[in-house]
Amino acid sequence: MTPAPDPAGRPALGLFQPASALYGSVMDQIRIALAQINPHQGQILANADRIRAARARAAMEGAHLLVTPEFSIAGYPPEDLVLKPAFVADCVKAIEALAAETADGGPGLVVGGPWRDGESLHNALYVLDGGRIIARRAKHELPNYGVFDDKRTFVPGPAPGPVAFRGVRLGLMICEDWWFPHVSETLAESGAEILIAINGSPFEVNKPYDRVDLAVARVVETGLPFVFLNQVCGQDELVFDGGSFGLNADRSLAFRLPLFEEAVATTDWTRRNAGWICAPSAIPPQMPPLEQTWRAMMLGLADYVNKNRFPGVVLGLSGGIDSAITAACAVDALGPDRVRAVMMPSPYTSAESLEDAAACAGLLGIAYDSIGIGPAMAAFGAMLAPVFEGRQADTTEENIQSRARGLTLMALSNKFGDMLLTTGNKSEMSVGYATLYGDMCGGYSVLKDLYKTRVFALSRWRNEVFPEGARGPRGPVMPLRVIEKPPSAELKPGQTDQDSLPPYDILDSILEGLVERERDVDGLVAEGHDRATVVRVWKMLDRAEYKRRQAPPGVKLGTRAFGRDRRYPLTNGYTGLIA
Ligand SMILES: Nc1ncnc2c1ncn2[C@@H]1O[C@H](COP(=O)(O)OP(=O)(O)OC[C@H]2O[C@@H]([n+]3cccc(C(=O)O)c3)[C@H](O)[C@@H]2O)[C@@H](O)[C@H]1O
Ligand SMILES: Nc1ncnc2c1ncn2[C@@H]1O[C@H](COP(=O)(O)OP(=O)(O)OP(=O)(O)O)[C@@H](O)[C@H]1O
Ligand SMILES: NC(=O)CC[C@H](N)C(=O)O
Repeated sequence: MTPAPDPAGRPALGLFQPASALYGSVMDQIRIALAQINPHQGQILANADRIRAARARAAMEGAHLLVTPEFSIAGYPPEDLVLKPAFVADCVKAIEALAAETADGGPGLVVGGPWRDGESLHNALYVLDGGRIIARRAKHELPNYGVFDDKRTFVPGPAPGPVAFRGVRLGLMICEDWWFPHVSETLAESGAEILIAINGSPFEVNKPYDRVDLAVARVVETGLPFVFLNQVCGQDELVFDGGSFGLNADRSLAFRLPLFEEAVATTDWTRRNAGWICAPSAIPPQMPPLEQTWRAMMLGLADYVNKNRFPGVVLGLSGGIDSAITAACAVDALGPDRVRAVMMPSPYTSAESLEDAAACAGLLGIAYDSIGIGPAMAAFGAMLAPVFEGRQADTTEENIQSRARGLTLMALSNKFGDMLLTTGNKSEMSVGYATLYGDMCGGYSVLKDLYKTRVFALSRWRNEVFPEGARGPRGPVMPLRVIEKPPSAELKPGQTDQDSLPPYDILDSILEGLVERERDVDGLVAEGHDRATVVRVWKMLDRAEYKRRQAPPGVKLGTRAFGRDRRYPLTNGYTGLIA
């Protein structure tokens, strides 16, 4: 069969011909396609179809091999799904079907999935070629920290040896395997010629570029070129950013795939005396941290809403910055037609808030309703008056306002099917500055891992920058006043956040020390913080664990997100004050 024309204008490398017919027993050129795809967790057949489509494209481009990410048949992390034998069997069946299809003489395949070997269940990769499974390799290093629980469900495999694929010895690894030197070194010592790591590596700000630095270390240690392939998707609280790349043995970056977008790319490799060299391609510029953050929030929300089949989202739009930036992110992720905002004024809502909320909705082009909560406040006041007789008004009455709003929004969600977005940011969720079953109502949060000082910075940024792939307005998304006015919950007259909390720059700096860096009181005092403020914030942080445990999931953006990343006891007597 004649090789298909190459859209990129490169010479055809002999599609559908056995490598030996072209190159004798050893190939001196190989075209490797990389599928940076978005699997849908658990949709095994649909994921197999995604892999099929990528392979068809790779075949068109004359590739010999198509590589797909870690656990690509199901999506990573599969969590306890793999404890169900039927799930494992279905994954293996789908991989066997893909293997049979490689009898067509087209590209071979590397697919990630489970492998039951006797009593042991592995997180594995399968190499498929010529109509069969030609090799399997089990993940050797199982991550068991932060958001990772691989050891809970998988058994580690032995350090892998290279796989001979059409005469090329590939050093195939699975994610955590390449984060330490020894697996790459073992592969190099046993004759691997190109290192290829398939990944489910979740996003943190700047991690796309930190990975390249780490990969350089593997290249220096082994003297081999290195390929990193990642999935690109939102999976509950995690976002996988893609950002696949290749390094030549001289440490130069040969190619880099886009961040936060699917891509199938072909890479051309030539064997020289000194080893394999990948033909370089144009490298996209580095994405600034605020844009990385925004794109991660967009992808996390879009995949959560779309994969869970919601028609759209609804949220309370107060005229404050948290709901404004949440609405803007939802519009960028889903488009204005799928976002619905509701202003729910009380007697304490200012004229500015009414104006600002309406202005935000106008800038974003979203449906906007106003539903006053005065009648609900009056009704609850009357209902509770007999039992509350003789008691002063306090946060109880404030929380009723918040809960009246939560109840109203949940009614809209129930009636129209849209998922409720909750708007709490990381500073508020750290110190419990939110109402259970009130403003904490909701199915998902885009600000959950974003400190308030970052909320301000991101809002200014989005007012000036139109991010790639956004479905929202090219211009500003909120009036400047929303960013500049003092934050207020408006649950009583004249209230501002700073009545109850330290200024946000101080609060965030202390929280960053306590949460992201696990510093203690003395450590933060040594860094220049006021002791009494640190102790107060520590207490608020500890006390609010029960609220966070009941909070909706949200996008992990930084090094230590509340949820599966940071797990503290609810019942906790440790105060950090033991001298
Ligand atoms: N350890 C524990 N384990 C399980 N549950 C625990 C608990 N400790 C208290 N609780 C429960 O939690 C209740 C207290 O929590 P909760 O009812 O939320 O009420 P609470 O935390 O007392 O008040 C809400 C706070 O959020 C602030 N805020 C800020 C910004 C916006 C909004 C808003 O709503 O829009 C609110 C508001 O100003 C107020 O300070 C207790 O009455 C008790 O039922
Ligand atoms: N008047 C209101 N109308 C609609 N929703 C409201 C109203 N007041 C509060 N909410 C909802 O409750 C959430 C919590 O209020 P909160 O005051 O913490 O946030 P914000 O008003 O968006 O921002 P800021 O913290 O800057 O005031 C809001 O984001 C919004 O979703
Ligand atoms: N899936 C994995 O093994 C991921 C672990 C790896 N250290 C990462 O964060 O990318």
